[in-house]
Amino acid sequence: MKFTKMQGIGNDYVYINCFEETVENPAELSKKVSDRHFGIGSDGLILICPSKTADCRMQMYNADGSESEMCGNGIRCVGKYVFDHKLVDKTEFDVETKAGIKHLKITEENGKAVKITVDMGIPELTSTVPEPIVIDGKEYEFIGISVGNPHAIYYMEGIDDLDLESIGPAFETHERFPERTNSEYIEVISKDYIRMRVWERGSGETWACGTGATASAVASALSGRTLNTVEVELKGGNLTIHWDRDGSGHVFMTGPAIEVFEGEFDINNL
Ligand SMILES: N[C@@H](CCC[C@H](N)C(=O)O)C(=O)O
Repeated sequence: MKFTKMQGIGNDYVYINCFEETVENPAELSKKVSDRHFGIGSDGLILICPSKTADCRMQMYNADGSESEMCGNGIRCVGKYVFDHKLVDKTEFDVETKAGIKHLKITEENGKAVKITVDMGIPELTSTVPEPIVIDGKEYEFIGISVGNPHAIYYMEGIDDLDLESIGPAFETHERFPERTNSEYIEVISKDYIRMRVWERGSGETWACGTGATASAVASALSGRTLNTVEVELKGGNLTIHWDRDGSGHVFMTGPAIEVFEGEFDINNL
């Protein structure tokens, strides 16, 4: 089976062009290709498929095989893939996801997409602002935001010192979140700049999370910590998030997408 490895600020996935390939069991395949020792190595698997209602459709699976509604870094890479590989012939188009249809705008250089802006839609507040929670016997406060997939945002100093491998699973699987959750740990630097680490549902710590950055920007503006446009610094790079709060209510995420390499694997040998 042919695949393409792509990354959006270090959040890396294996992409399969399902205009040409057929994947029988994507959940199982995601676990296999994601393995960084026995597979290709990635944070999960994304299928790029034909759509009846948009220009293409994406299906995204975490490294543990669970399916998510949306992936911010993934959808920018899907945008780059369909543009660069000429599956679309325009710089603005729609991608169908489990969280609805998202509109993408490509900034191109020499026929290749270098930057992509995604209309992430209208965010939904899923907690009080803030909501107290006790995790592993320690008191925290979070703001819950859904951008199609669930996020819990925590503000604190010293995010670089967090031992996410140890504490992340308890945040992800707390009974308050029956569907599990993605968790973002935020340091506010200024009114227009925040730093973030993320523990992703189904994949653990990743170098970046586009939906997480979007949800964190919304939570930060909502709680008066920042303005409606912020730069979010993640482990693998920066994203710009603009919330058109007083207009359409939609949030826009802008950032890069990179094709790393293409290859082929024998599905029976994974
Ligand atoms: N890395 C992604 C989010 C992937 C899905 C997430 N782990 C979930 O289960 O909701 C992003 O860039 O948004």
